[in-house]
Amino acid sequence: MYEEAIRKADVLIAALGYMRKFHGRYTVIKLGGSVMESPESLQALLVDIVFMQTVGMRPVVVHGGGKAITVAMEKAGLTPRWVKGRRYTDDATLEIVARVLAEEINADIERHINKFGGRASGLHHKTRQCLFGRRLLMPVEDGEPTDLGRVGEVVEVDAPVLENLCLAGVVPVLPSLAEDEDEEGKLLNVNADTAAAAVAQALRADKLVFLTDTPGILRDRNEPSTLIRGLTPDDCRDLIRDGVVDKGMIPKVEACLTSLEAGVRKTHIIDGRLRHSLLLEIFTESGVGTEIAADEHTDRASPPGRRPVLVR
Ligand SMILES: Nc1ncnc2c1ncn2[C@@H]1O[C@H](COP(=O)(O)OP(=O)(O)O)[C@@H](O)[C@H]1O
Ligand SMILES: CC(=O)N[C@@H](CCC(=O)OP(=O)(O)O)C(=O)O
Repeated sequence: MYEEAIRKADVLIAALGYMRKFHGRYTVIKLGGSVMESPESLQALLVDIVFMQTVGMRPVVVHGGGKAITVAMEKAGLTPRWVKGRRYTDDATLEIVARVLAEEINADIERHINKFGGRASGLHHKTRQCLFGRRLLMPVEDGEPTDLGRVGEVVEVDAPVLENLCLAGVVPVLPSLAEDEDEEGKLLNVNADTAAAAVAQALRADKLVFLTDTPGILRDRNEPSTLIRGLTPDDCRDLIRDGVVDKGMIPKVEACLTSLEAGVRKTHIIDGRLRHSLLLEIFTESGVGTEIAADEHTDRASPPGRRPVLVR
């Protein structure tokens, strides 16, 4: 007669080992614009994040919002232009990017985490800026340097602010915007996958998890049953070279590789549309998406203050 209750207790006990293992450890979670398309998926994910924080893990959220930025630009009569997977960002575009990411999406995530019983703190130029960057210099093409406008890469992260918030039981939530180290007060638009990798590196996170709109890395992009569950960095390089990993998946996989090189233990690409995918990936052995794991781990000692990150 207690079967249902016993089954629930069994589930909790099965998760106990993982809870112990990850207690006090950092997990950086990247939320992509594709996941945010569905408010139900986003909210279920935020409940998972509140759960992680409640059991003593240290989740840190980094988010993009590419689709919402495109819609806002079109509404303002601007035509988005992409250069090598990055949005060409002039001053008018940057204004929209900053508003959509910091004032709309970030505020929404913060509000929902608080609503679900957690505590979150949105960290950006209007509150507390923690990402610092420089303009992204793309390789010269046909003798002409590729101009991306105000697009940047993160070179430093104010890690102690993030660590102190986590210690106090607060979930830091960061949009993919960096303050330009060369022009005070000016912002740079950063690809959210690379921003998440920079945060994971600076925190020497245990895990970096990308939540997106596909089950993981698929051998055939149109066939979910071809999900690849585990990959090494070398496998990933082969998949990029062979064109199996393409388009929006390239910056994610590259972010995984850079993070693993910098000492992050494991990286995951999972389906944010699947209810509780985050908990299933972390608290079960088989997981639900693709895990990319380092062959070996680097020294994890952390110097104080703002931390430079490995930029390639
Ligand atoms: N091998 C692959 N497996 C799965 N998805 C892939 C693969 N190669 C490219 N993709 C594409 O990458 C997309 C995810 O990247 P993106 O659209 O940038 O997501 P996000 O908004 O979450 O950052 C998938 O929807 C898919 O179209
Ligand atoms: C430079 C650059 O391209 N920045 C991205 C930032 C947002 C992002 O990366 O959002 P997703 O995670 O939803 O793709 C952009 O403007 O769309």
